[in-house]
Amino acid sequence: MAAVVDTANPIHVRGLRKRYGNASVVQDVDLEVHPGEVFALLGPNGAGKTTTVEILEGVRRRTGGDVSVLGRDPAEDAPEWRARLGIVPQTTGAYSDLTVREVIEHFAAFYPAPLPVEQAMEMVGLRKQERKQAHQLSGGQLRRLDVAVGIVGDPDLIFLDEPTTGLDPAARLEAWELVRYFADRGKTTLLTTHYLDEVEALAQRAAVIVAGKVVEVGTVAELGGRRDTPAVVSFTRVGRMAGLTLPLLPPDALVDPSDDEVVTLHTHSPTQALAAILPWAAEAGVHELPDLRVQRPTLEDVYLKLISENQGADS
Ligand SMILES: Nc1ncnc2c1ncn2[C@@H]1O[C@H](COP(=O)(O)OP(=O)(O)OP(=O)(O)O)[C@@H](O)[C@H]1O
Repeated sequence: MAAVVDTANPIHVRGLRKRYGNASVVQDVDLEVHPGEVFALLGPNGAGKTTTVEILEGVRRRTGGDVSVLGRDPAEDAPEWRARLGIVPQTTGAYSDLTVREVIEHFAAFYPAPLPVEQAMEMVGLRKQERKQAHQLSGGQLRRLDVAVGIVGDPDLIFLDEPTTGLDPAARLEAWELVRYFADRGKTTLLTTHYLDEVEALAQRAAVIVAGKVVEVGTVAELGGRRDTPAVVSFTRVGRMAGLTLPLLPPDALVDPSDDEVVTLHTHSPTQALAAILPWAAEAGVHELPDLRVQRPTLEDVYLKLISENQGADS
């Protein structure tokens, strides 16, 4: 396999393949992660996300394809290259009897220019627990310690594999702040997660992997044709609206004919549609449209659609 050096992008992957015995778990994956972006890797359990991430981190060997991470082939595993990576793996570390402070100090010593230990503890919200031994921490606190260990080297590229699993809602928000802290300082993050709100809040672009293949890649706002999907406007007809023909609607509006009581229409111009409907309803004496909703497809909607369309596509 030829090494490809892509100095423009921190992560550059072409035709990545990984087999375990007869099973192809990563098949011809191409990925491009741009400098300074938070890039999310999405996909169902067993899709091949962790395998891909571990190949990029240099902890797992690939079967084929070209990979460049911070301008190096991860398979070379050069120490100065590794020192620029921050890794928060999916499984929580085993830190024996060391205290929180000692664990972080221990890992900080591996890096040429680590963050101050106090800052790392502060960033993950473990300042109060600094004298506690790792085995005395709760599951969520242990996860925060993993994150501290991952970022204490002040990395240029951060791999976060399901970093907020097991965290309470407040701790999740703190973890998001930490991702933003590094993003604001021009660092690049590859985030693997099953939480789509996390993707929406943090990532600029995302790739969806199903059965070892990338089935979609794009900006979070446009993923799965999200931006091109019409909005759905719906409300309940009451009073004198019941017998009236609907007003003139935007030309692309499609009205669902199956329900007389609830009006449902699909359009790219929901504001224009409402601008026509509101005076029409007012004329019928209705000044507040009952059950009015304007819905656009959520990231979860398009994600689930992509998964169901592509499941079983691993021929
Ligand atoms: N060491 C291994 N030997 C054999 N098969 C493996 C090994 N590691 C992973 N696999 C298989 O490779 C496939 C991809 O696993 P991987 O952990 O990369 O998926 P994932 O997308 O990260 O899933 P999850 O969301 O559950 O973490 C799975 O079918 C898994 O069982």
